[in-house]
Amino acid sequence: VTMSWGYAANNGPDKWADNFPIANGPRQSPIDIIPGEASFDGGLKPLSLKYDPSTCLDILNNGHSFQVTFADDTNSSTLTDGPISGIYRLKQFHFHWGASDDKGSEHTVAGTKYPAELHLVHWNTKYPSFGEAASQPDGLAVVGVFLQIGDHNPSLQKVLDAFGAIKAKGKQTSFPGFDPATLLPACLDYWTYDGSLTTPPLLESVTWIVCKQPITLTSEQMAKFRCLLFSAEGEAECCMVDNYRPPQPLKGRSVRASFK
Ligand SMILES: Cc1cc(C)cc(S(N)(=O)=O)c1
Ligand SMILES: [Zn+2]
Repeated sequence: VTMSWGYAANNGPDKWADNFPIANGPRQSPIDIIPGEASFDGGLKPLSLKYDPSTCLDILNNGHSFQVTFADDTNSSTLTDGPISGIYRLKQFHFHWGASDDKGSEHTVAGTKYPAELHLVHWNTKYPSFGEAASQPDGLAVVGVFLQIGDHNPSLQKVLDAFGAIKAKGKQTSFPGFDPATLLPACLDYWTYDGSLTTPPLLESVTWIVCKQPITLTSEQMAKFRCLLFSAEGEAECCMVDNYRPPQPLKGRSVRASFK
């Protein structure tokens, strides 16, 4: 019985290179972002994120995280400008989080870990599909947003309220009409660098766009993430926590800032 990758000691990030040698590649993600070492680039445009809630389809527990999936057959929900050229379509968003509020994000900021990190995944429409784009160096653009403990987040609560239907791996339920723009911070200042998917297959196809400003949620809301399961129905229950990859070597890459 072949073991699939995960986040446990026997199949976690330190073991991924066994089956995915690109794990030790030149442009792996996430990274530790050191603001003092990022270079301001006045040529970077503001992000343009235009999302149509009617493209929101369903919410799924995929055994590694949960994701909200969007119809991506038209340019209804797109990312343009920022550090990218052309039009990228929103495919899905998902999160990474910890077993406690002191860890959980993938990117870190001068070593600071946030309790969770949101990833909004977009693919370059110069390619025919997400799958094609995912293998191209300019194929994907992922917007990362940090979560920090603070005020209640009514928009995120709509997502949390769907968890009862997707507790176990493989569970899916319809999730219509959700507007992902309501999960974005007020300020869209960002850092950007060339990186990879943060889970296998770790493809080096991602332009990372990490927002400086976190969004907030309460500790009780954060606790709800930890009720999801890595395990499928009928298997021994395994709480879905610590589904984050630690920062990877920068290997000479530069990190640019859209702000001073
Ligand atoms: C495997 C994988 C797929 C997708 C769409 C996105 C990621 S991530 N965590 O880099 O945003 C990973
Ligand atoms: Zn992710």
